[in-house]
Amino acid sequence: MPSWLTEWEDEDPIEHSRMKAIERNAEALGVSTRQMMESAGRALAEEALMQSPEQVLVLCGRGNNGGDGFVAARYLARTMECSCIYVSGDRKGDSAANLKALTACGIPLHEVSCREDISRLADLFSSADLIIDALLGTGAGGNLREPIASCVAMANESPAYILSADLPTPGISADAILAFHRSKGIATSIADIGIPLEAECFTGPGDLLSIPKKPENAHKGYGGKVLVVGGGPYQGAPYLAGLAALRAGADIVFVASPHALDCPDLIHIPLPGRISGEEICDLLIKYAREADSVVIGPGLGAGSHDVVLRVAAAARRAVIDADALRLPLPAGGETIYTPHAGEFARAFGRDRSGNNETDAAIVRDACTENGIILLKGPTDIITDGRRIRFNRTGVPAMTVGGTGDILAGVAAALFCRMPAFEAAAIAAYVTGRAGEEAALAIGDGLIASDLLLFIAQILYGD
Ligand SMILES: NC(=O)C1=CN([C@@H]2O[C@H](COP(=O)(O)OP(=O)(O)OC[C@H]3O[C@@H](n4cnc5c(N)ncnc54)[C@H](O)[C@@H]3O)[C@@H](O)[C@H]2O)[C@@H](O)CC1
Ligand SMILES: [K+]
Repeated sequence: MPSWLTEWEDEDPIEHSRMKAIERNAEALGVSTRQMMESAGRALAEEALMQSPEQVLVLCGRGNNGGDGFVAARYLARTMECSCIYVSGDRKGDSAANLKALTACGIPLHEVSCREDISRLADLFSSADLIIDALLGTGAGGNLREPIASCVAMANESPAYILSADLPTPGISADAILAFHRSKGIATSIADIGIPLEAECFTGPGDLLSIPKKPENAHKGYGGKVLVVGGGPYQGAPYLAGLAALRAGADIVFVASPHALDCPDLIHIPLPGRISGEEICDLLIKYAREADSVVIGPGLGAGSHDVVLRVAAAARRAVIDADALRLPLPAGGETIYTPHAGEFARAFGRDRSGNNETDAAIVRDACTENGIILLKGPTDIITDGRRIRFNRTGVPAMTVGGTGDILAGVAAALFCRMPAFEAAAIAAYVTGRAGEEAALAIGDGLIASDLLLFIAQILYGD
């Protein structure tokens, strides 16, 4: 396996939400949940066999953790006395399929729906010498409901060795915990369930799962207020960034630019021909303080850097793009820098080598304390100085002018509601995917504004 993939893995233990994202990314790479479940269940059976049990009881919940338990029971039943207690109710496809497969294997299966059902099965708990806890995994939440609460109590009273699948069901006294893929906080061992490292090193559709959903009672402004400062030599650039921010979920977008373009969705703050001078600076600082995030740079041209520095410093969250990427490096409270190779060399004094492994180290080392770098290229590199994510979405047709402005706008909108690293990684993924979809629909003649509708669809279409 290439070293640049292993070196940049997230740290253990892994958050449950990140694990779900990785599983979704693995699915998109062609490794189905069914395959992962089979590997997890088999690993669980092998771990159980290491205790040389004679009588195994497998406890299965309604989620995928229960599915892992059904698979383990299928393997164990071949060589020993094995029974299974499972919580009644609807189950997802893969878990349901594994329950069906187990039914056909003819091992004793006990469906339970209440505390009394569990009490009637007390003998199974007292006679087992090994219990597999596949009741709840990463989907556990809130107080334990019946019959799971009674299952946990009975398991704890039993003399059996308790092996928990992935992580212990809350309240259970596990003797061993076999985590799948990565530790979820506590694990005595970890099983490889075939998730490719690419599922975590590269962005994927799973990364979108962490975007906060708009609540039913969302008030105006929930999506965030974005200020874009730019224009001048390239008049359309800040408007593309502004429209992209709206399509990516921002509620209100101001564009401070010398040129008024006909764009009814955006609020234009008129500026005189050059973005310089005390008065302009004071005006922009006032808007920057009120915004949830500020994009500075699209279409700006050189010669405004004194204003850029002061406006960025007034922003809680800043996205520094294009002509704002020069020394001294502007910084907001938190900052996302979005350079391409040339801008990266200008603003960070380092050249991109063209090799992902080397570049990852170069970009990571260039990170400032509160800064995220999103280095754009055939493979984008996103880093906070510790974590690294690669993005390989996108098509050659995206070399057309304006796609970088769109990326900056998407990042700014997500940044209103998400941490910088995640916002930058998702922005790179979504903009590339939008380019892929636009190229499918239009071909090589696509223009940057063609990406806008696809951005909304990819982010919020389902
Ligand atoms: N691609 C995947 O998603 C994979 C998941 N795997 C396994 O699936 C697990 C996650 O699966 P799920 O997301 O289905 O979640 P779980 O299997 O942890 O459980 C979710 C179910 O438990 C119920 N539940 C949650 N909290 C409860 C409580 N306090 N009292 C009673 N019932 C409660 C929910 O209503 C839901 O039906 C992982 O821990 C891992 O073991 C593995 O099979 C590998 C692949
Ligand atoms: K478990």
